Amino acid sequence: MKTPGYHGYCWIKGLLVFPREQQTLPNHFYFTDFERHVAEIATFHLDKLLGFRRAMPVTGRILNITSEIYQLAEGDLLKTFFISPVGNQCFHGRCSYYCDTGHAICGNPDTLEGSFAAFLPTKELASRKVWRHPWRRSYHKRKKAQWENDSNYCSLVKEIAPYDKDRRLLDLMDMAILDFLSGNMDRHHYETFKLFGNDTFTLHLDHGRGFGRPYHDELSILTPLLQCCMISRNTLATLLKYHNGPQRLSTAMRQSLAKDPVAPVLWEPHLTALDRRVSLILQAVRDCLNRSQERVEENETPQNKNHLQKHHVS
Ligand SMILES: Nc1ncnc2c1ncn2[C@@H]1O[C@H](COP(=O)(O)OP(=O)(O)OP(=O)(O)O)[C@@H](O)[C@H]1O
Ligand SMILES: [Mn+2]
Repeated sequence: MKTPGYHGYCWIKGLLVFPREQQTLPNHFYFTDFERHVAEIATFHLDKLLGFRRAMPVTGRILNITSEIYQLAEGDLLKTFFISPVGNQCFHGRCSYYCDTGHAICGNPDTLEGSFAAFLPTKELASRKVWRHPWRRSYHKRKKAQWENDSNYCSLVKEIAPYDKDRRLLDLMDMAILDFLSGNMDRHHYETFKLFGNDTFTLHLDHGRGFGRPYHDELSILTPLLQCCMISRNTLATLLKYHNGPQRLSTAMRQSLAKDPVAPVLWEPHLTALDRRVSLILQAVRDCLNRSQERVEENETPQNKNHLQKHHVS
């Protein structure tokens, strides 16, 4: 579902179409999954709690379709408005999936919950560069991407600019962690500001497809970390903090989301999933350390043996 682009001073991304308990439909692919406005809100909070602060602030609120969209809409968008048989105000916008009368967004009779992101600075002020994500999925129902068949894929990525130096690859590890925690499989591109050269951080945009399957942990989202065995020191410290307590990530999220106007933003099983997924990420880091330790031990000679220190992730 796509929503009308710019409106007033915020970016409308996602309107309530489904209840909080709606899960990704089993026969849907990641690229046909519906967008959930609560996922945009929750991922902003998650990004903040993980210390990244690379997502635009997003809030939920009740929207009036008549006064806040219809009366301001123009052209193609305006033509998609209609009144449903029971008298509700509906529209469907223009997009490639689900933008038809059968998938319209309807108010009750014309109010609806939505998510609203703060505007990014305009392109004139701060232009952005769009990058293809190296671990992009195939977006095809039968094809696989190269990274899915090649366990050595990370060593290829590491050779290519901008992943060959500085923090960019580490930023992608952070993005994989954010996406794994939220269950977002839809990370096809990412953006950076052009202003600061290759050192700029990666923006975390487009999270409408997260928080779809609370009872399933999609480990393939963690592939960048699993294949590169890299994680930033800060991110690891943050994950350990939530793992060891006293405050778990689910508690921090519950507290943070309680401040949103449409709280409770997430269905409780999604919060439980966060703690379980933190443990899974730490387990992946532990496996990486054990593997590198084994490699060191295979190569070690009696002389350098005493200098080796075993790393521990508690
Ligand atoms: N808060 C924002 N302010 C201004 N522009 C934004 C904002 N968030 C996203 N955009 C821009 O709008 C584009 C579309 O947004 P987004 O990716 O969230 O929507 P989408 O419908 O899921 O798009 P796609 O089909 O590319 O996945 C983004 O590429 C981004 O450049
Ligand atoms: Mn998208």
